[in-house]
Amino acid sequence: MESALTARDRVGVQDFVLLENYNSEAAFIENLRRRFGENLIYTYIGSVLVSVNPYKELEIYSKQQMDRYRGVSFYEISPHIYAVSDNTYRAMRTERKDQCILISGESGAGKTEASKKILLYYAVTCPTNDHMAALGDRLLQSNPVLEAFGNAKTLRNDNSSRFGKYMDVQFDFRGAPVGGHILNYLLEKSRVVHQNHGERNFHIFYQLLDGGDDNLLNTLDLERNPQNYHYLVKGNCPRLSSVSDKNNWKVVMKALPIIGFTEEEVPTAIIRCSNMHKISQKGITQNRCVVVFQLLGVDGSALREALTHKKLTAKGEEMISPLNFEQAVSARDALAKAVYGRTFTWLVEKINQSLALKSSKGSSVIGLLDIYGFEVLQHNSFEQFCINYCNEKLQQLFIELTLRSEQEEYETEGIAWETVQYFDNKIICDLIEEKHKGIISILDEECLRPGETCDVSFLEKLEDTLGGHPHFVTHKLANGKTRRVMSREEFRLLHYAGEVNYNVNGFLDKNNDSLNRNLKEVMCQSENQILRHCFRREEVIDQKRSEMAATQFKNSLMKLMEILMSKEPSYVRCIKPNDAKQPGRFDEVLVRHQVKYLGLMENLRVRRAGFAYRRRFEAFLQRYKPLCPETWPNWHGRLADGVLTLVNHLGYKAEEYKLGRSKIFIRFPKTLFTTEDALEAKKPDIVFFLVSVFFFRFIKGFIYRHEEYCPENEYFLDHVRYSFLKNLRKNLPKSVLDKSWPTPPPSLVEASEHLRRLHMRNMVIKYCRRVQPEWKKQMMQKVEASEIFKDQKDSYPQSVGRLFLDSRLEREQINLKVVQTLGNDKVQYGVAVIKYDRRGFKPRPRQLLLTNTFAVLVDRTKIKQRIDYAALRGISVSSLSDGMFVLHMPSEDNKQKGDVVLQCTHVIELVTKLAMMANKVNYVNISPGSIRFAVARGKEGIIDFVRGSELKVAKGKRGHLLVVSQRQF
Ligand SMILES: Nc1ncnc2c1ncn2[C@@H]1O[C@H](COP(=O)(O)OP(=O)(O)OP(=O)(O)O)[C@@H](O)[C@H]1O
Repeated sequence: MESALTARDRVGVQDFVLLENYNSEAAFIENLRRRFGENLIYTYIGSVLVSVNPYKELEIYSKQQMDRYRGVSFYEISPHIYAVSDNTYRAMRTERKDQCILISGESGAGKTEASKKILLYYAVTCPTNDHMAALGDRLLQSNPVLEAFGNAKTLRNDNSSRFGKYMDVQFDFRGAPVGGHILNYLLEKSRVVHQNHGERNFHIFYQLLDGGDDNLLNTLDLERNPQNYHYLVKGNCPRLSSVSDKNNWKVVMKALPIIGFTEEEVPTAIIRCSNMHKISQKGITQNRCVVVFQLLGVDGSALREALTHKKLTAKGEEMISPLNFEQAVSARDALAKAVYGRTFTWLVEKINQSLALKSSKGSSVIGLLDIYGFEVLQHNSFEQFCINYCNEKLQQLFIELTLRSEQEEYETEGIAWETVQYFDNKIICDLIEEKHKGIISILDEECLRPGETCDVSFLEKLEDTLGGHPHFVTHKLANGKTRRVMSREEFRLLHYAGEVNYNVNGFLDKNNDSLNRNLKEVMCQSENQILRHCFRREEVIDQKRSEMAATQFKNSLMKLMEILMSKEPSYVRCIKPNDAKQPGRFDEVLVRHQVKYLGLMENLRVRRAGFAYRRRFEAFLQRYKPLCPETWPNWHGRLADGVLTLVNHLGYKAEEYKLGRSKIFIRFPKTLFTTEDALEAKKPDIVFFLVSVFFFRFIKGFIYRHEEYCPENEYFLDHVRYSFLKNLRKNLPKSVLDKSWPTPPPSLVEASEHLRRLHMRNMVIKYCRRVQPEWKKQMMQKVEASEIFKDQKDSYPQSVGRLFLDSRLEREQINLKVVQTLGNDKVQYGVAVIKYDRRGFKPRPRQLLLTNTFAVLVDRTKIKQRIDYAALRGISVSSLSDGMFVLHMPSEDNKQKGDVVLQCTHVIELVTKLAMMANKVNYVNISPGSIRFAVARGKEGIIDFVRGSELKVAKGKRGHLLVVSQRQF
């Protein structure tokens, strides 16, 4: 950040705390505008990140950018969403404390994009292994699925999230993401049956019609044209130029299996959507409703009955009364909303199962809250009331936590706390949520009260109970001026962020959010598993009324506040620069609105209540030491003394700063800017000084380069070391077989060798971890083969590159029939047994059967000889390239027919395996000229080995067996 202090006139300040006039909204907006004009969309208020939607792709999210922000202190580099991501991650790792990032802003301000960027940052930069890579994939893939089912085109945003989302990402002790969990809030279900002009239903409906293939649509009895389904065209806007439903359908279909949906669930999920079309199609009396019944898995006549009749219980007796047309339509809509809403919750549960962490031992968490910002529309209803209540709660949390962290910092630094004046919005939260007296309680009461109730009676109740509250006004209670701008059906709340009028029309219905009991009964008998999961029997049996929508929301917010309070928060405040979704346009009126509703001026005031700027002593001294002869070029005393000397020299007045235990606190930005300007003016001198010092020291160091490390060469050697390490970092070998290594300078030979070994060991460890058991066995055998045969037997080099595989033996053995695997470790090898008798030597096809503890020679299914490994005296082979080998049998055993002489094409492989099984690796004898072996009954035979042009086994001189071995090149 310091580097940009100098460019502040052009690009504004990177941190609003450095605004001289921090109470001025105009100065605040001018700073945002100036930065936006330079494509600098991020600015801090202390540790809060303010982000302005650029509505165009900026080149600031690449992998290189991620690397720039990794491990770098928050203030050293320009503000960025990656800086917040990284800072949060490092705080979680070093302080071992759970973190959360709260992203807020109005619709279209860029909250979802910001949360995606944070997730991507973690997926790319955190350590992973294969399992974790899969998890990272699932975290990212859950997005398009949730967006398809939970997002829609609105007037303000073509891809607007119509639900609030809190996502926990869990990390293991190494800092790798290992699990996730999503909580969803207040899905805008009413969109399923109604959309305002220019808006659409949830994306998934259009994606299905546009992207689903003909077969699928036929099976679901759907037509491709959305115009045929009146739920989809209420907003008169089924197609979007900015969005390809077809492509997005493909993306969703690809993502569903990744996040753990089985083949059967995918179509079922789709069917859920088509229900809506079907129910909507041409009312509820058509024959084609049969399809709906099939899709819902319910009995057709029961559903028809439930959609057109109402079941009432009066004085313990059940009565059925028919519904009129409007009531039936409203029952149909309620069913559509309930099916969609509950299936959405099921979908989130399903995603959670796929992201679930197997064991939470040692895990830390970063939570991401992507939730609707303060909403003020032309007509504000129940939804805006809930959303704005949520923002009041978040503001309360923000003030509490920001003040707490400020106070903690002052305490740690030993600086007296100065009381901060701020607006405490508890009074508004109480107005909404207080038991019995709050708006939500009154609304619930009005919904449950016997007798005639309606939205207007609710408004009257509010007036009776809350009249006179400083933050509550209605038409009746207002003074003349306010009365003129309020309708009789509205109440006004004076929120922390401004005034909002809410129209009470629909409040009771929306809070009731009820489905006729007989519809619930039909649904919980559905044959469809997912719907049975969504509509529980207990709901019908249990006479107790479930909580009303606003109370449910209030309770879920309470839980959310608890979750957030237990974590260390960071904030991202998103701003929308214009309503036309256009790049480069900065509409000041619109931005001012949001600055107000986001409470940014209040943020700034709290942050600036004490000191505008604080820095650790070493950072401050390092930057400004050239400005004081006593601290330049180096200060050798205590850091605090150095800073004091420096600020005294600069003439800071006592009220301008305070020294804490490790930081200097500067009260006014002006003080800092004057210091910064002085540094700027001094730069030419500093550069000249540094260049001459550098040059002098470099030359001197070069002359002394062969000496021990000493003051004369320390700079030069450090430079050489740094250059070598930098070069090494770029050229490190990437695989265990890569033996390259940059040549070190003479002073680093030893260190370089240590590093090389360490690096190799690391690569080997990683390599070994990845090795599959089969491959490991293979390598162990190869290592043994090398121990026994390397430089001892001519044919060894040829065997090195060949795998020791039974199947290969089978294929390549020419004159011998092989191989039958008899279980895990029993293998038959075909061998030629060289029989020694009076008429000479004759090869005969036999088989050698290896088991765990013994080998047997089998000749035409008869066991000819059993060779116990324990008793085996040793194995002999020649040093040439023939395939002959001798198994030496115990001499004292009279039953034995002498040693066994065998020949095999793959002698190295066979002898290695045999020696390993028999645990006789050290008993393999390699003879250069001849091998003696015992023949039955005390006689001895000799095999002579010679090199020749053709492989031959023949009778030699003096009754010896002569083996002519081919030369190997
Ligand atoms: N950092 C960014 N870079 C480029 N474009 C962006 C960025 N942030 C947002 N946008 C654009 O703005 C659009 C709206 O952003 P986004 O969907 O994140 O808003 P939101 O605040 O989540 O809105 P809602 O509350 O309606 O869901 C995006 O679809 C994208 O086109």
